[in-house]
Amino acid sequence: MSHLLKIERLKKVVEQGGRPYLFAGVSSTVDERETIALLGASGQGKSTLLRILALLDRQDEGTLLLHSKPSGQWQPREWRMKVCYVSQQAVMLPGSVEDNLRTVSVLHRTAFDKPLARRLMDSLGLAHIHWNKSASGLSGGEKQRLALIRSLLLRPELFLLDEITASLDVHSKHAVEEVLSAWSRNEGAAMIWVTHDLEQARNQSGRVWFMGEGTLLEDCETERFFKHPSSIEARTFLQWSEAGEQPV
Ligand SMILES: Nc1ncnc2c1ncn2[C@@H]1O[C@H](COP(=O)(O)OP(=O)(O)OP(=O)(O)O)[C@@H](O)[C@H]1O
Repeated sequence: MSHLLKIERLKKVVEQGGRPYLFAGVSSTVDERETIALLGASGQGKSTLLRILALLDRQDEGTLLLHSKPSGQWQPREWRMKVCYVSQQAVMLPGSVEDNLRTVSVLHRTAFDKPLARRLMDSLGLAHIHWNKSASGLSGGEKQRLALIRSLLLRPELFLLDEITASLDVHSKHAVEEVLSAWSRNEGAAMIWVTHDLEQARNQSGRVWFMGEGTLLEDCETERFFKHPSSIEARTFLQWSEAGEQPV
């Protein structure tokens, strides 16, 4: 079977904790509709890996294949229409809320799906916001949710979600989780969640990628990871995280 995304022996060279590289030998696959939680202690390179998958950063070794076609044979713009990186720091484009919502259709010359935009604004608790309001005047949490809606309107096949709920209140966080779960079920989109929220990882993913010791140490079903992590590093990570601390 051909995978949505195939990752082969990725290496990123950044000196880290006495190692001459940030990570190496990272290989895996992502299939349609798969939900993956990318976990690991701070500084293991989770965000860097996501950015490489979005072609926003470059690996030093290894290959990426989207629908069996190597990344070098894709126009980066076409790739990013299918593989969309959503960062914790939402960036608003100049103009109004509506200008931001319409960005995707303007860029890709597609019809603006206004009913869907309205539904998503509603589901994510933004129904009260006037569309002619300047986007720069929104609160941080509102910008975060608006940026997510912009990405959803693009209808990518794979979402790379980089701690997207870290700065949201509990209510908004749950709204985001519900919208994304439904989206994955209904649209078949795959998602990779980088999160330090283990409850979120457990609820949102079917599979865990655990990064430690400069590589992908574990790649297994979510329940198995939480019940029977196979590496000492993952066991330590879970113990520290349950105690509310971050292993370094
Ligand atoms: N292109 C680069 N040049 C220099 N340093 C880099 C580069 N890419 C990543 N790093 C460094 O690699 C380290 C890992 O960063 P990254 O943000 O990917 O880790 P992370 O696992 O996502 O951490 P956190 O959980 O704290 O967000 C950081 O120290 C970062 O500064």
